[in-house]
Amino acid sequence: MRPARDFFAPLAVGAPAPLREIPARPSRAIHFFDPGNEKMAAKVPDMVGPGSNGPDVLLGNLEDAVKAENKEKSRQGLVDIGRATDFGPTQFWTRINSLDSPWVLDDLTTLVPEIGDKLDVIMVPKVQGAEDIHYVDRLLAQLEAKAGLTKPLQVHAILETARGVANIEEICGASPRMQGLSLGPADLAADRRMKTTRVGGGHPGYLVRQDPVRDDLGVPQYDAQRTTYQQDLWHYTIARMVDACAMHGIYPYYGPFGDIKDTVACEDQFRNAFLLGCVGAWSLHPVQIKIANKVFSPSVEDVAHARRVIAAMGDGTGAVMIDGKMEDDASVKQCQVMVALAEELAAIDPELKEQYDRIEVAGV
Ligand SMILES: CC(=O)SCCNC(=O)CCNC(=O)[C@H](O)C(C)(C)COP(=O)(O)OP(=O)(O)OC[C@H]1O[C@@H](n2cnc3c(N)ncnc32)[C@H](O)[C@@H]1OP(=O)(O)O
Ligand SMILES: CC(=O)C(=O)O
Ligand SMILES: [Mg+2]
Repeated sequence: MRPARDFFAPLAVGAPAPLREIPARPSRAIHFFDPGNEKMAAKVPDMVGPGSNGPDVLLGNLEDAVKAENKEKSRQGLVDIGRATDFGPTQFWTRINSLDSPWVLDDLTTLVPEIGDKLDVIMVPKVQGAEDIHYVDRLLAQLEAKAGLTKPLQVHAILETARGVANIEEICGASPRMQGLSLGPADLAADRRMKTTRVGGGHPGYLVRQDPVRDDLGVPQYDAQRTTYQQDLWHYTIARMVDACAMHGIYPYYGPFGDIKDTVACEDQFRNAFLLGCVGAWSLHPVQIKIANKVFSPSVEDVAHARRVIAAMGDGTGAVMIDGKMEDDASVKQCQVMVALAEELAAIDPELKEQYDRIEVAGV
């Protein structure tokens, strides 16, 4: 067992000191692209920079969705993009191949020396337990030391096996590099033997049905029309992710929503995740970037309300009535969460800043 005092010690001589706290950087959309796909790669330079049109995170994907015969091309494409691009405020992440694959070692031993100074976060798929994070942690430290990096790479785990879900707390606490978790609904569904073939999102068969109406004699009318309510297949897993991440000071994300054309349901699914505590979601196609940017930014109305409550609550203790509702020490903390996020986003998104600033001017 690693004693507490060693938790923040570098795992290789000359490796950068681990972060004491994971910075809260905006990451509403983690945009996936295949660096070996020329058409996608060509779009990357235009997606970089401040503003609400691009993603907060650009992620060069090397794992699933990249054909086996293209793994090396994609890895080299990522190196080329990393070297050639000034990412400004946009974060640059990669998803490496899974730890049981023949490609992952080359992924890490290539990427860290070549573009380790540009990468912010390494996403590790199919993480099963703390042992997977420990392996990556030590290897990264060795590679960082060898490459002379001064900033530690962060690690993000995808939750996509039943074992990973069962070990969620130990995964989050396995290393000071742990930045966050994403839901991996496709692999997780397969691993759990769930009977859905969708990549994320709801399912019309997963529902509850209104009780049958009864006739005058109290006999249930099973065949009469009854309303059904579709439920969220992923609620349990997302809720577990949010608690585990909050407990460890790291960040939970909704993963992919595979029905690219159904932008309405995508927005709903992302919003559920936002309301439950997630900070962002993946975008698989450019059309989903805008959805994530919208959903994971607090609304102007919510920010206006939160600022009013904070102003009315003074030192943050006691109880006040605002618009017929009770506000107190606890609700002011909810409002502080909202305002802190708005400020973080305003710092990198001029369009949002303008909208949030307008509230002050109007004195709302
Ligand atoms: C379960 C998981 O692991 S999810 C994560 C792994 N999956 C992925 O990363 C998938 C990433 N996305 C994709 O591969 C693609 O978006 C697909 C296959 C879903 C759809 O691609 P297409 O059929 O080309 O979509 P479409 O025709 O609408 O694309 C329009 C344009 O956007 C480009 N584009 C599509 N997706 C992306 C993307 N993720 N990033 C940048 N550009 C993209 C296309 O190349 C195309 O460019 P063009 O106008 O120059 O021809
Ligand atoms: C996100 C991912 O990798 C999955 O759903 O399997
Ligand atoms: Mg997967």
